[in-house]
Amino acid sequence: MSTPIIETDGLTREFRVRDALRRRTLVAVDDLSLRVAPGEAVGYIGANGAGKSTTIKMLTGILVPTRGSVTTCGLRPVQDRRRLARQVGVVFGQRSQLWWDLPVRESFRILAAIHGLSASEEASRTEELVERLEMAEFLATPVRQLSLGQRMRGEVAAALLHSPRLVILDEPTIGLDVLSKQRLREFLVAERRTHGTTLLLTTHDMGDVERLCDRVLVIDRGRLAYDGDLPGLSRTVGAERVLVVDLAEPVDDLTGIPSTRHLTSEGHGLRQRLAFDAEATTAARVLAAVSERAEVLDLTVEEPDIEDVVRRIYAARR
Ligand SMILES: Nc1ncnc2c1ncn2[C@@H]1O[C@H](COP(=O)(O)OP(=O)(O)OP(=O)(O)O)[C@@H](O)[C@H]1O
Repeated sequence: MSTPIIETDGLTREFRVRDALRRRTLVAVDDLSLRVAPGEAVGYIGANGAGKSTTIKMLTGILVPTRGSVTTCGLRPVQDRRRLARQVGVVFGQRSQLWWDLPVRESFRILAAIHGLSASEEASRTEELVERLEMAEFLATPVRQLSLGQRMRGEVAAALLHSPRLVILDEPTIGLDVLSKQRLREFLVAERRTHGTTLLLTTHDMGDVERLCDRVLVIDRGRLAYDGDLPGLSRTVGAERVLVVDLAEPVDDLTGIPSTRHLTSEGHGLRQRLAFDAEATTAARVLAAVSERAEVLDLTVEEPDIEDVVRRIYAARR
């Protein structure tokens, strides 16, 4: 792997909390060791309270680790926070970095000045972002009057104005409608393609992970529970894919096909669903076996529900 853009070793953060009458130590991030290479797009997922935000805060120098080490863009986040800010863009879905009473365009000007962009850099980057995020129609609108979808586009543009190498997004699509989500995802894909930007995002929306990430980290009670790609995540819990076939004539339940499990039949067997283990067979083989018993008019393959997969990973660790 080339020099990592994020590298943690035994990274740990504890909090002293008070429960009823007792004080105790809560380990929010527990001995986290990971590396992210430049250009990767990583989904960081886990239940509420699993430790995602705490990790991000340590990566960006907002929180001091209790133990372990962290380097982001080759820098020590706490000590080098200012230098790091030039290379990282952070989007917290719930918090704004835009100036509430100013038009969006003014926020961009101020941020460009803070980052020391030249006039031409500012102009070309703003133009690129305004076009790609379709912000022209609300550039002159004060931030407080924007819709959530518009504001999120503004937030993302603000965080990316200085062309950071690493973009960290905390729940970037939370609360957005389907179209706004899609636009934002398309933008992030394009940004990564054109500028080689590294993405790290926390999300509860598996659509974000499916469309944006080539690697998934699952965190459970502060510990890394999975590190790999999305299909691999499904395989770890033996998640099955499902072949749905529409048949020309009603037939009996298609049982007994190797490595499959008959799930449902509708319309007297005109539509049947068969779960199959993707490790043991392929959709094509299952289809061939079905075709020997009935004429297939149409088919679809249902992928495993990722949220269900994550729940099963959690359950297996309890
Ligand atoms: N400042 C703090 N003081 C005490 N406990 C904290 C503090 N910040 C976080 N925690 C606790 O640390 C744990 C991890 O919290 P964190 O915010 O990192 O989770 P998360 O995965 O980001 O959750 P969510 O998906 O809800 O944002 C939780 O139990 C939380 O209550």
